Amino acid sequence: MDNKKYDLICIGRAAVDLNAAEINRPMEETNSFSKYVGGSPANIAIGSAKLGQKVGFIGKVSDDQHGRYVKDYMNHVGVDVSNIVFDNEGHKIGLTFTEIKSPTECSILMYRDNVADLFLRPEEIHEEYIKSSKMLLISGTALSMSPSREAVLRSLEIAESNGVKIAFELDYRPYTWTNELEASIYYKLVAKRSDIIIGTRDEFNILENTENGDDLDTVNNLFKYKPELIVIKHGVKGSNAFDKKGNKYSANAYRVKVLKTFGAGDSFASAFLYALDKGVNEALNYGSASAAIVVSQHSSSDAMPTVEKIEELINSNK
Ligand SMILES: Nc1ncnc2c1ncn2[C@@H]1O[C@H](COP(=O)(O)OP(=O)(O)OP(=O)(O)O)[C@@H](O)[C@H]1O
Ligand SMILES: O=C(O)C[C@@H](O)[C@H](O)C(=O)CO
Repeated sequence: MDNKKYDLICIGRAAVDLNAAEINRPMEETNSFSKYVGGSPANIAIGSAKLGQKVGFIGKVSDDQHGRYVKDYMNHVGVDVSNIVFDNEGHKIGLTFTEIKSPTECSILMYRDNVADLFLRPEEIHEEYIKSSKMLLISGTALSMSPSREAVLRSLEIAESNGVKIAFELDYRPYTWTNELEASIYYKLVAKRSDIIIGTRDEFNILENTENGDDLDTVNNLFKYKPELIVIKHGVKGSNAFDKKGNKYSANAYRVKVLKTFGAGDSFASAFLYALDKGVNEALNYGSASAAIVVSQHSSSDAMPTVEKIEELINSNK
């Protein structure tokens, strides 16, 4: 296990974020936007690379200036991009415009019709690549449409049969799904076969196809299957983790000067997975600190912190 080439390989979308450069203003009145790499699993891969993890990415980007920008940036920060393929059918990369109306009122506006990432094909998944990682991180959005759905299911099967741990980041983006029931069906299918599941309370409600789920009921249902560890995030209220042995772990969010609210979940996931070797409490704490750093900055990817920055925040709050 220890001599694997990669600590983590993420599969799903790599896209472009256009974050309002004029903050505290509605998008209707915003004229300038700053470009960053985006897409939840790409952000997680970038965050992991910044933490010194050996990380790779499987995905499909447009064969144009945006696709090359994304691949070059990820390569530059140390993500292995050998399994990022260019779309040869003319599909464009996803764009996410973000609105920063106030530190508490932020929203995202996605342009994701026929996006390249959802055209990743099963035959573009390579067994040798997945085998070379300790863990595969699956983004839920990649299950929303075929052929990406089948590509992810194939990667799941390869990971399972080669003893690669599976982390499932629910990453629910309503825009990409036909309806909530369909999302629930595929979420359950992958969740039952994953080792670790990470999501917000709302995302677990989608998985369970319910409006008002309860954390304990959720984890007890899922622990009947493969999962060993489940993280349920509650925004500024903090996060809870549950293990199969019946332990519950909790962490509060760090108080920081918030610039915007998005990007928290992706930075949380990178740092949580990075610190898991130190124990679940430490992992929640690293995740929370990393998220706090990212919400205090402008981007979701470029703002991913180093281990030193995370530990500085943790130590200054002791
Ligand atoms: N405003 C905030 N200030 C400090 N920490 C925060 C804030 N919002 C979220 N966090 C931290 O980030 C973690 C994950 O946040 P959240 O539950 O909002 O995830 P998410 O919805 O996946 O994030 P995103 O908005 O990126 O999609 C929280 O458990 C918390 O520790
Ligand atoms: O996940 C996306 O596709 C958009 C993100 O890159 C964006 O920065 C965000 O919403 C992060 O939570």
